[in-house]
Amino acid sequence: MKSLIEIRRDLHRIPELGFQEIKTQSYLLEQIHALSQDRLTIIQWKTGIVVKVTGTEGKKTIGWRTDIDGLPITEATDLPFQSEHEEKMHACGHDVHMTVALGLLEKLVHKPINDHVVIIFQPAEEGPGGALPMREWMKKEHPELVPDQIYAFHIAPEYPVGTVATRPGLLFANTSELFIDLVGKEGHAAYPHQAKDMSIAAATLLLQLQTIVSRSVNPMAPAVLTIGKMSSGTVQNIISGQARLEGTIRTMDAATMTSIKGKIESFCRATEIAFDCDVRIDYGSSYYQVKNDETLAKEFLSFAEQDESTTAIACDAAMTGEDFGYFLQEIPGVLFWAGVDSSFGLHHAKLNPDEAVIDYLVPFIESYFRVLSNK
Ligand SMILES: CC(=O)N[C@@H](CCC[C@H](N)C(=O)O)C(=O)O
Repeated sequence: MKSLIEIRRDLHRIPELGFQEIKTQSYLLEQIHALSQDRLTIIQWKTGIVVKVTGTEGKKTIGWRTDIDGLPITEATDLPFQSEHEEKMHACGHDVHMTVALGLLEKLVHKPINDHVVIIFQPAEEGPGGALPMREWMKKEHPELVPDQIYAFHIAPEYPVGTVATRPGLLFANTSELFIDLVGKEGHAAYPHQAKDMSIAAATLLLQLQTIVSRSVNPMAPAVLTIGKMSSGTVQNIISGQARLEGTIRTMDAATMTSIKGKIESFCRATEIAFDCDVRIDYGSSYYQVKNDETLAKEFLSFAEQDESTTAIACDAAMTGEDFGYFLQEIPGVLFWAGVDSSFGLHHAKLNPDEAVIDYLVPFIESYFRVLSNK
């Protein structure tokens, strides 16, 4: 296998969107096949991979999951190993996540632990969501691969390398994507009365949507409604006949999500009446909340507190989404943040995680897995 830094940079060059991770999958397989195969079982699922390392005793199976997809962002880091794929970037750290998973695998192949370990390379975390179908496939086709406990990490730009942060219970939000298409009637810019202007309808609807969290949701129930993209029209002197709003809804409980969706639907119906147009809503994919197992998260934090090279933080929950929540829905486990000290945040075109996190985290997780497998 190549060095972990080389691997991270190679992966960084080839970001691919959800369920299109063809090059990523073959690169990962190449690295996995370069290791001694004695204890390995390797199974592919769509663009993902599951690798089992047979333990020396195998009383239980511990899972480690990494996501493998990139985002539709044009990279602006100017790094020598910048993305070679136009309008695609590993801007959420999945290149680092995959490298840490390979590093852990390498360690376990060299020196297996008592328990079996299953490493899951999961596609499509950013959308449309690979965790739920992958979990269901494992249950149906390979129940022997379903772990008894499962762990994963996410890079955290705001913390220095050597910091891990998590909390028992709810860590990340329930999410739902939101796509709204408005269809009116295109027309000449000089004849507004003969057209149905969807730029004005979409702009009005956008502002109305922004009142939902502030005016309709109980202030004690955290919620976010973000419209990240708005598009409309063709040229400056044609009235737009079509517009589209694209966004995401985040809540800490399912009831608030349902009530926000109800309010969005009311505003869309009102837009149809007011602007004499059709408004279609598509909720895209939705992710179940990330809820850490109370006991395992406390044990993880207490291990981290005792580790000399680690600063452990019991952090607050965040409005981030993660389809790892679907694994945690059925398998007890923990998702934690690991600091990468970047002045640019997740999903930013200049995100530049400190690669030192790789050499810190691989032995940290390896020692934690050794502790878990001695229990
Ligand atoms: C860790 C992270 O940034 N996750 C993404 C998950 C995307 C969920 C889905 N595509 C949506 O936008 O609702 C996030 O944006 O939190």
